[in-house]
Formats: sequence, C-alpha cells, structure tokens
Amino acid sequence: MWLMLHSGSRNIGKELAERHIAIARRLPHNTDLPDRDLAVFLAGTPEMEAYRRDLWWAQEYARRNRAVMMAVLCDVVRRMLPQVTYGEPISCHHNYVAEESYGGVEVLVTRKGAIRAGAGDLGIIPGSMGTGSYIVRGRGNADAYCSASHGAGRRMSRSKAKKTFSTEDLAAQTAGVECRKDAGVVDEIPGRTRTSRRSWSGRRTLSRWSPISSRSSVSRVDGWV
Ligand SMILES: Nc1nc2c(ncn2[C@@H]2O[C@H](COP(=O)(O)O)[C@@H](O)[C@H]2O)c(=O)[nH]1
Ligand SMILES: [Mn+2]
Repeated sequence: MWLMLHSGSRNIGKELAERHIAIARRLPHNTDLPDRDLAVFLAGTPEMEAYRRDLWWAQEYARRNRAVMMAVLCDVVRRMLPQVTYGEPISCHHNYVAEESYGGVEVLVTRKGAIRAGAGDLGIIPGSMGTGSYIVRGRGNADAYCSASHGAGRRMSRSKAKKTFSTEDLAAQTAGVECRKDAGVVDEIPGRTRTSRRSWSGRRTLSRWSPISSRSSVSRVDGWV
C-alpha cells in the first residue's frame, strides 16, 4: 500500500517569487527587454543572493510541511493497522529549482511541472482523482536535464473545467474512490486530466515504471489525502 500526498509551499513561494520578479524588472540591465518576463538576476549580485535565500527557504518550508503531514497520515493508518511498517518515503518536488551540473556547467534547473529523474531516483507521477498513479525510477537522461513530467497533464484550465463539468460528473468519474465530490473540487475532476496510456509513452526514455508499483496497486490511495 502506498500513501501519497500532494502539497507545496501553500502560496508563500509564489508571493516571494513575485516580489523578486518585481525587483528584477527594476534593475538597469532589464529595462530595455522586449518582454518584461525576461528580467533576470545576474550571478553573484546581492539581488540574486537574496532571491536564492528565499527560494531555498520556501522549498524547505514545503518539504517540512509534507514531512509533517505524512507523519500525521502514517499515525492515522497505524491506529487502524497497528502492525503496519513503513519503508523509506519518496519526497518528489514538482515545482522547484535545483543547482545541478551538465557538461561541466553549473545551472539552476527550474522544474515547473516536472520532477527530477536522475539515474535511480524514485519519483511519483500522479494520475488524477479517478485513476492510478505511477512510482517511477529515473534514467538520468542528461538531454532532458534528468527530468520527467510531474503528472498526467491537463486537458483544460480550471475555469473551463468548472464550466464543462458538474458535481454529478465528478461523482460519476470518481465512483469507487473515497474523495470529496462537492463543487469546490470540480476543477480537479479526472476528465480535466489526460488519462490515456499514449500520454505517458514519451516518458519512458526519461524514467521507467518501477516494478514496486503498478497502476492498480496505487489507485486505492488516489484522491486528496
Ligand atoms: N492521484 C492524484 N493525482 C492528482 C490529483 N490532482 C492532480 N493530480 C495529478 O498531479 C499532477 C500535478 O498536479 P498540479 O495541480 O500540481 O498540477 C496533475 O498533472 C495530475 O496528473 C489527485 O487528486 N490525485
Ligand atoms: Mn502540484
């Protein structure tokens, strides 16, 4: 049995990023850019160091939150199954920055909607509230910066999903899954997410499906935990 939870910095990472982006846009070397979103910090400057400090802080905050939530969840399961034992947890960021080296060059890799798939790394590619998820093992493909996608992929925006689907659709698409079925989570409906195996096929060069899990063995933990 796998216990899976999904949580990030709960907005503080976004708040910090927006503050630093605003600072970057005011720097002299960014004033004549064709697009304001191209504003950057220069390595070694105080602005870059302040950004990095806040970035690492927010990522660590999210990681510790997940560790606390997972410990609470493990305790709940232990109360129901006193004989349970747990293996090593898999901590798998999917919106984060890492300092890595490729071809002898130190780079900051932004995995936005991506996970690390370094050789042998265990990762999680969740499906949706109605389908199974995959535990994967990275292949260390440097051409892809040792990365793989972080989920099944979205077919439509949250706002379109709210217009397209009803709570009845949500109940039908999550039949047999213990999860919320109210209007507040219609934008998470499985129909908003790709589910065909075809959408997963390109990922095989980046990671392989680990024998430690299969679609069916994880489907029971699907949904919000
Ligand atoms: N097993 C579940 N997978 C889910 C659920 N909600 C989303 N997802 C998958 O995770 C990725 C990442 O989600 P995001 O909101 O951070 O983009 C997404 O692409 C889906 O494949 C869920 O409730 N259960
Ligand atoms: Mn996420």
